[in-house]
Amino acid sequence: MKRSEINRAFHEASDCFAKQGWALPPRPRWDITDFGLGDFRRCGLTLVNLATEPEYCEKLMYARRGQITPCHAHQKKKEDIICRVGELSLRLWPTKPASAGESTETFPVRVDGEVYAATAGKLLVLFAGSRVTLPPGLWHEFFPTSEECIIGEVSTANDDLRDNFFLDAEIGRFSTIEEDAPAHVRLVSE
Ligand SMILES: O=C(CO)[C@@H](O)[C@H](O)CO
Repeated sequence: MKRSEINRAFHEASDCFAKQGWALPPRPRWDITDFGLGDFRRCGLTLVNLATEPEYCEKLMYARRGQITPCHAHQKKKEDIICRVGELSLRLWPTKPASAGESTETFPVRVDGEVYAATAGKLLVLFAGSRVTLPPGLWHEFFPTSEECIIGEVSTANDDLRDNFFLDAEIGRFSTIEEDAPAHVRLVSE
């Protein structure tokens, strides 16, 4: 991923957080990734790690319309994905899907604490304030269906190096950075 693109993503997310009144802590821990696919607008995510404790983690994330966090699962982490601002769409699968498509299989999932029968691969839309609870092993992808979206994550321990399993074997969690401009921000991976 180009440094100039990381700079742009950092400014866009910062502007949106400021506009929406989401204050960041001093020295925010930024994590901006194109998942190694080189097409950040289509497949990418901007994250700030707010709390990274051995027992729990909290993140604030930002994405724009059309920008997907691709299908993946965690072996250890249980997480709530929360739509903070905008509209967030997710697709969920109870087991590793052959491809990220829809099927007729239904399975229970908790939305705002209530059990709901989700259909594998079918769009689940979260409006601002709502959350979905994803136990370990539940495959998921998500993307804004509003122009931009602020997304929260509250979870058990987070280990981005060892606990992200992507459906697409080409995907890497952290991007290699092409230095085409001076850095406006340093990332957790640097
Ligand atoms: O778990 C999530 C989203 O489900 C993020 O915290 C990861 O960093 C994405 O790889």
